[in-house]
Amino acid sequence: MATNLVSPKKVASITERVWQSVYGNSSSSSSGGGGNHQRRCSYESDDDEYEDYDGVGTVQLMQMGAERTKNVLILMSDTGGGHRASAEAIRDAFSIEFGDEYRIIVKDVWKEYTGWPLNDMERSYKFMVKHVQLWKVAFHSTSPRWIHSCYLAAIAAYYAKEVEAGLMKYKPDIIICVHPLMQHIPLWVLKWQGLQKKVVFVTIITDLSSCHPTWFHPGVNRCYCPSNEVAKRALYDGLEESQVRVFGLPIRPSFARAVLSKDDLRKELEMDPDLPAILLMGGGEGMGPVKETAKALGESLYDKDQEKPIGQLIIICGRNKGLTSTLESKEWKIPVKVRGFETQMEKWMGACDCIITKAGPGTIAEALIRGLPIVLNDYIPGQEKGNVPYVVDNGAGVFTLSSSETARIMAEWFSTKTDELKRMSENALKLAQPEAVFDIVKDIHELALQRGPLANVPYVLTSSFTSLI
Ligand SMILES: CCCCCCCC/C=C\CCCCCCCC(=O)OC[C@H](CO[C@@H]1O[C@H](CO)[C@H](O)[C@H](O)[C@H]1O)OC(=O)CCCCCCC/C=C\CCCCCCCC
Ligand SMILES: O=c1ccn([C@@H]2O[C@H](COP(=O)(O)OP(=O)(O)O)[C@@H](O)[C@H]2O)c(=O)[nH]1
Repeated sequence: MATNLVSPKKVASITERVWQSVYGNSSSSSSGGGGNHQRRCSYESDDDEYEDYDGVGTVQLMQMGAERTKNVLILMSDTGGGHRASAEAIRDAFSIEFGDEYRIIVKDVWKEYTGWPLNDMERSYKFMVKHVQLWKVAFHSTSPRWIHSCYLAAIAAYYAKEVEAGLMKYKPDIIICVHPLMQHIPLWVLKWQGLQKKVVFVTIITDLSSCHPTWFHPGVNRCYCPSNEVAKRALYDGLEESQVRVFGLPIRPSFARAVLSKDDLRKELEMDPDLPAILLMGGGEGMGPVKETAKALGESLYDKDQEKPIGQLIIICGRNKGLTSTLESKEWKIPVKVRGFETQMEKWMGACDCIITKAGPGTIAEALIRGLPIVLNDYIPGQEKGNVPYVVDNGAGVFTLSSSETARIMAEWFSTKTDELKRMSENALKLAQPEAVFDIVKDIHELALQRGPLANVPYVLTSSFTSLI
């Protein structure tokens, strides 16, 4: 008797298990829901409708051999505003370049699936950067690889199952990570699941210069660096040249493709059409000396002799509600607009003549695209420190921690030093990389095309491999 032949009964039982993992236990499971998934538009917001994800498995099985919509999971966290801005930039660029070929999901998987401290990083980060010495110690003391690896391994041991569930829910073909602490655990999960050959995993670094070493993970398929300096550090930290690409920081396509003129924007935003305009902000959280700087500008932009303003001020406070209400309640001698979190930053930047901001990489890269000379009035120690020389040494702006100095510079730029303003604007445009986001998504698309046959095997089968074999 041929004992090595698989009996029909056994074949039936494997088929049955695949069938069950596709359709669940109920034989009456319909594939209609899957059809809906297939027709659904290409990207989902954070509050998406992925609760019925088994439907995607159904679609995948039906689509074997045919081109199917690929799932792209972007991992981010709202620690600052820059990670979300980059995630949204990538999402929009995928949609512009590839339409419905990709279904994009932007998620903080930590927040949804894990517990403390991973699910509370936003608050912890906010607390630490408010007590800036604390952040400085945490940033630098966790820089050595052996230290952060120990921390992350301990956290992985605790939360790996939860992260695995979070990832598997979205059945990603591609995972894009725009946060330094969201690579290690997902990469371990992919390894355990034997999914490294199926899922493309890339990291997009959102810091322009002095970034934390946790960004450089040798297990990624690609590491997109925003500058040559970051690329050098990546190579030094053990990544291969074939893994590293330098295209620039991904900025929302609305910045690159903006068509409205300054005059039209000022009309739309109800600004003074003639007075030079300053945009004052402090990242997504409204951090830094925004209040002090606004007060100083309120004085320096008012010509006491002629009793009229020489400039106007737009203050964007982001999610800092306290700052918004304090500044709203103040009396101003010059035209001032105080705004909370704005979703159309490209318009406000397009309507202004220069910007005052802390050294956030997202804001800097956006301002460069709009050709705005930059006054940097603060930086977060560690990851933002290197952004200061990046701007100043390239002649796109100046740095000062003093609010009165900032106010003096502004008054000069609008009166005796207009040539300096113009020169800095030209330098800013030279440094800008508006096409970076498109270059990155095209490269990811190429990577996905290069994947072997396993990439086209439906998730329901690959993730069942371990239990089937
Ligand atoms: C032996 C000495 C031990 C000292 C005590 C250390 C305690 C560890 C506590 C905290 C960990 C600190 C982590 C530092 C890593 C930072 C990596 C990094 O740069 O992350 C950046 C983001 C913020 O994003 C930046 O925002 C900028 C603007 O605001 C800008 O946009 C820029 O582009 C962005 O990169 O930082 C974070 O997200 C840090 C979140 C920290 C939350 C801390 C939660 C509590 C602790 C543990 C959970 C996390 C895992 C610890 C892993 C430690 C390994 C580094
Ligand atoms: O009201 C606001 C304030 C900020 N931002 C965006 O938030 C990001 C801030 O990122 P950055 O890296 O400058 O600083 P962070 O907020 O991460 O500290 C930039 O893309 C801003 O355009 C925004 O969309 N609306």
